[in-house]
Formats: sequence, structure tokens, C-alpha cells
Amino acid sequence: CCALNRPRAKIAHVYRGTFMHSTQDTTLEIIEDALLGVDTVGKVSHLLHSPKKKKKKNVNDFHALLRCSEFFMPGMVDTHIHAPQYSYTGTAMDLPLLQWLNTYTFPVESRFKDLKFAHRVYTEVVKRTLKNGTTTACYFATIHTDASLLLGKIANDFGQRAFVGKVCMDRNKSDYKETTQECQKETCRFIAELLNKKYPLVKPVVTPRFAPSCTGDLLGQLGAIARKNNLHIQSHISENVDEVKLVKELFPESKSYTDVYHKYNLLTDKTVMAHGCHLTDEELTLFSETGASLSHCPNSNISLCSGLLNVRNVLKHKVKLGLGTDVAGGYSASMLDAVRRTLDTSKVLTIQNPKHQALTFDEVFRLATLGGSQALFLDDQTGNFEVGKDFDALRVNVAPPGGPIDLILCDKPKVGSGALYKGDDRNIVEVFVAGRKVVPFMEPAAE
Ligand SMILES: O=c1[nH]c(=O)c2nc[nH]c2[nH]1
Ligand SMILES: [Zn+2]
Repeated sequence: CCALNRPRAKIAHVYRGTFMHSTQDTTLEIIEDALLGVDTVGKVSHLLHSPKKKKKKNVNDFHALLRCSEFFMPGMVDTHIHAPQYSYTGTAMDLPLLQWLNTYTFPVESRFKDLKFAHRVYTEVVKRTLKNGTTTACYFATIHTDASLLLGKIANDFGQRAFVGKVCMDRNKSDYKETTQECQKETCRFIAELLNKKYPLVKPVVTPRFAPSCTGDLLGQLGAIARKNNLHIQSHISENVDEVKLVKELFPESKSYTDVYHKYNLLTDKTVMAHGCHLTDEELTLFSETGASLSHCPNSNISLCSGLLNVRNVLKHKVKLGLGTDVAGGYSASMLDAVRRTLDTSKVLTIQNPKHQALTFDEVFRLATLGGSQALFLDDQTGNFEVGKDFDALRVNVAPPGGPIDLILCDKPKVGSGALYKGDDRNIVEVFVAGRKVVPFMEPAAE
């Protein structure tokens, strides 16, 4: 419908082959021998299911033909990732959350005052996630405004769609914090300067780290800033039981952890909260009523022994949910890993309770793509191949030379699931964001 209201841009590319995506009505739709057009502004102009019936020769003449071992799927949406923590991924997996933060995370994040170090790490994380098929990332940076702006520039240079958050914390045992006033002032500067760059795909997100590292004053100010500027919000919630206990002690007047954020206007339909493993049904209802979403980060939840989120119960409460890698609580920057761990976690819940209905592959595929775009309030722009949305896509080759998969029993409808279970970045041969090919990497524009 929206596509009809716009003047139509010219078609720039047409691809022919198999397309896999999720829609509101279909968990996983596989369209074989389809023709998909991308217009000059990077949007899907048409998706024809049976082009053979349309015998107008000149329509089909200029298409790029996928190999029979290839298909297109929507780019994946990482709804929660800490860009600075990429520097120590996989090296600090032996402590629970609160000790883990003090021992490993805060000392490393403090180093991002150094813009040279920040440039190196942020370039690597943007490249690594893009190569692994993350077309949209919702990033936490650090408390440093200039380094956070640099992350925005690097995502823009490589063509990744991203939210970037300058982290806010005015309460911490170590020096890694700001005063309440600095947090507020620097958040406003960060938002103004990032918006001023007019990057088409990179936007700021208001980012209180989590309730234990913020005073009520700061949370209130950040809620007001987000409201005034109509911005996204991200934080953490109910990841681990000690953290939930700490929040009870720090905010005794609040009914629950969720209530703390709600009180300070931080639960909106543009809020994404990571984890939520220990939320009560009552809290999930508050999420549903406010339209706030959850980011499920199974690798992190297992690696830090935080808990097992019952995604089925979250979905029953009609709470929007996407997947996140949560680097470096999670040790993998790949969303394919997040897909697998989501399935594993759900099956563990079924082992514990046979009445639990485990998530299916198709459902998890939807969470990694359309679900993530809904969680980030971006589903009018990305998440599947509906006409009028940006063409954010992965060209997957199930069996590239030297790849990780041996195609033996090739049952066509199952090829996609096999590729996502067993595949890696070698299978993601091209990545597109808003119609632009971003993998293989583009040369960043000269200064
Ligand atoms: O997984 C997590 N990573 C973090 O950096 C963090 N900060 C607060 N809570 C957190 N959880
Ligand atoms: Zn996190």
C-alpha cells in the first residue's frame, strides 16, 4: 500500500532464483524461481512468484540468475551487541554477570577513550558482523561520546544499518562512569552530532547501561530525552538473579525491575531490552502494554550462566522479540550462532518440561529477520522482501567451493535450514543493505 503512494523509482536490478522470508502470516515462505526487482533507491519494487507465466521477454532479460545451490534471505538483525566488547570475545567466560562486568568489561571499555584503539576495534566488529550477515545492528558503545560517534561513522562507511548508543552510567564502583550531569550533557551532544551527520541508515539510541549502574535521576533524564526527541531506547533487564536482587535493593519503591524502567518513561514501543530471563508474567504484560520489546541473547545467557529465556512464553504474552549476539557475554558475533542457540535453549526447556513446546526452525528464522526488525520498530523498512521495503538481503550459497557443507541428500525445501544450521560466513557470498552491495566490502569513501 505504501509503495503505491510514492512516485515509482526506476528498476536498477532484477534477481531470479529462490527467495526465503517470513511474513506476518507465514512463518517461512520459500518462493522458488521468483523474480525480485530492486529500484534505484534500494527498495524492493516487485516480487513475482511465477515469472514463467509472464512471457514479456524484455522484463526478464536483465536479471541476475542465482545458481541452483543459492538462495536469497533477508539480512539478519542483531538486536543487541556491545561493539567495544568484540575486542575480548571468547576470552572471559568464567564469571557471572556482576563479577564479569567488574573484572573484564569495565576495564576494557575504559580504553575506548583512545580513539585509535576504538577505530581498530569498531572497524573489525562492523566488518565481522556484516560478513556474517548482520545487515542491521543495535550497538552499545561505551561512555565516550567521540568514540561512539566514530562507531556511527564506521557503520555508515561500510554501509551497515545501525543504532548506536553512547552508554550512560553514573553509578559504579570503579572510575568508569560519568556524573549525572555529564551523562545528560554528553547524551544530548551525541544525539545532536550523530543526527547532524545525516547518515541515512545510522541512528542514535538512548542507552542507560542498566538500572544498577544508573541513579533514578539519570534514568528520569534519559527517559525525558528519548521522549522529547522521539528516539529509540536500549538497556538490559532481568538477566541474572543477583542482578534482579540488586535492583530490588537499589529501587525499593518499585514493584519490579520492569517497573523501574516504566516509572522513568523508558518503556516505549521503541525500547529494546536485552535478556529478560527472569521476568514474571506480570512484567511481560507490562512489556506488551507499552509495546517494548525483548532481545533474546542465548549465547550470553548460557555463557554467563544467567538463565534460560522462555521465548514461547514471551510470544504468548504478545511481546515483540528479536535475537542478539550480546558480544562479548556471547562469544560469537554471528547471528547464525544466535539462531542455533535459540533453538538449543528452547529444546533444553522441553527436556526440562516435556509440555513446553519447543520453537521450530521456521519460527527462529523469523525471529532473526522479521522479528528483529519489529523489535527495533523498523519493520516498515526491513525484515523481509515485501514490496516497498529496503532490499536488505543475503545471497547464500549452500555449497561454495571450500565451504563447510557437503550436499549429499538435497531435499530442496530443507536446504535452507541445513545451510543455516551448518553454514557460516563462507556461505554468505554477498550482503546487500538498502540495495547496495556491502559484502564483499566496499572501499570506504576517502576523507
Ligand atoms: O550481558 C551484559 N553485558 C553488559 O555489558 C552489561 N551491562 C549491564 N548488563 C549487562 N549484561
Ligand atoms: Zn548486553
